[in-house]
Amino acid sequence: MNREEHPGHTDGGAERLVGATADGEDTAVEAALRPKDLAEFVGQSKVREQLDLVLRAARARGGTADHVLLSGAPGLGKTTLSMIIAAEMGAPIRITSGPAIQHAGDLAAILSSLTEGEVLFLDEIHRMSRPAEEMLYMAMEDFRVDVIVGKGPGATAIPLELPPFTLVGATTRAGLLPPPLRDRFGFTAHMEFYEPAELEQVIHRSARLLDVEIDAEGAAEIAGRSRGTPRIANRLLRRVRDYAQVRADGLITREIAGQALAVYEVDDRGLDRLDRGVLDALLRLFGGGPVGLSTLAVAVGEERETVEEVAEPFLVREGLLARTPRGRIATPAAWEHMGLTPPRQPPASAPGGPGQPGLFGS
Ligand SMILES: Nc1ncnc2c1ncn2[C@@H]1O[C@H](COP(=O)(O)OP(=O)(O)OP(=O)(O)O)[C@@H](O)[C@H]1O
Repeated sequence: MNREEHPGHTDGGAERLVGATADGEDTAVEAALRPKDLAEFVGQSKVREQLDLVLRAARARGGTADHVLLSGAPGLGKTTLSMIIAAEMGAPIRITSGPAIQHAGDLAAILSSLTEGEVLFLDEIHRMSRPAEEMLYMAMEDFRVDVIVGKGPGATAIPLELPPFTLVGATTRAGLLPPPLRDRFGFTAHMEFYEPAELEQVIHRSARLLDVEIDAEGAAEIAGRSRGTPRIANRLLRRVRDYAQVRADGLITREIAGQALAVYEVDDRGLDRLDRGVLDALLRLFGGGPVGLSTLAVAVGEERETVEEVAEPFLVREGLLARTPRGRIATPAAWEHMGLTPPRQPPASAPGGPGQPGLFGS
């Protein structure tokens, strides 16, 4: 198995404790923490059941499994599931990513070296180049590619037969895929964010594998701050373990987890310094909005893109911030979470009544 390097997503994962994309330490530790079969894979019960049927049927036919598309946010287990698919089929796996395939020739080289039944995992499949994508259509459907030899009018297409293989494509949003590509997958699985109880199971399992002592309340405390994402749960567990070793006797309890994550500035809902900075500016400086994205970004001292792509998606998902045509607004839950009192709305007839930014609301 080999994995080619590719640029990450844009959620600031590498620099943030609560970012969902993998950093260097994650990559090193994750191999040891990955569930090896479907039974070990926590949560996603619908996806697991459906995939189990697809794989059992393929095994019973003695054939290769249909192509599988996995869609979902980073860190929810797409790579892990692709490895499980290969393991359940008793097949080897090759791992690459859309951005690593810039030319159709790159893809032809990979496809022509696949062995029968091999699983090809293509992460970030929506970021593949157009010519490569078109080559993939034929490879998926007919297990054949046309290799173009020569240039201009003298160019000839030489057909190359491929052994049957299973493509597992992963994307953060299935909607980004062109329909002809999407339609060539026999099975599409939508991965959801995990419930806190499921993340507790992930944490207990990882703690066992890492030889870390944790009680039920300690696991619940970390799970509640993990933003529905196993990768973040595993990362927070490692940081809390450090704290428990250095400042306590090694056992992770609710109290120790809370103290450790306070040091790392991850609050009880999983918001970090950046998220809280955005909410704080929106509430204190702009009375809860509406305020334009650029103004908000300047107030926080961050780039527009950082606020929009790194902080906002989770704040919106949590129902703390809303994007409206008039600008960003804080919800009542945001005031409550930040421990602040919203300004009282002036009566509708008064100047600066409802509809006006609440900056000077009394
Ligand atoms: N259902 C699960 N049960 C237990 N652990 C899980 C589960 N899903 C993911 N993990 C753990 O979370 C980590 C990240 O998972 P994985 O690399 O598969 O995510 P991903 O969706 O492929 O992320 P990316 O899109 O960034 O590649 C791994 O260490 C894996 O062990």
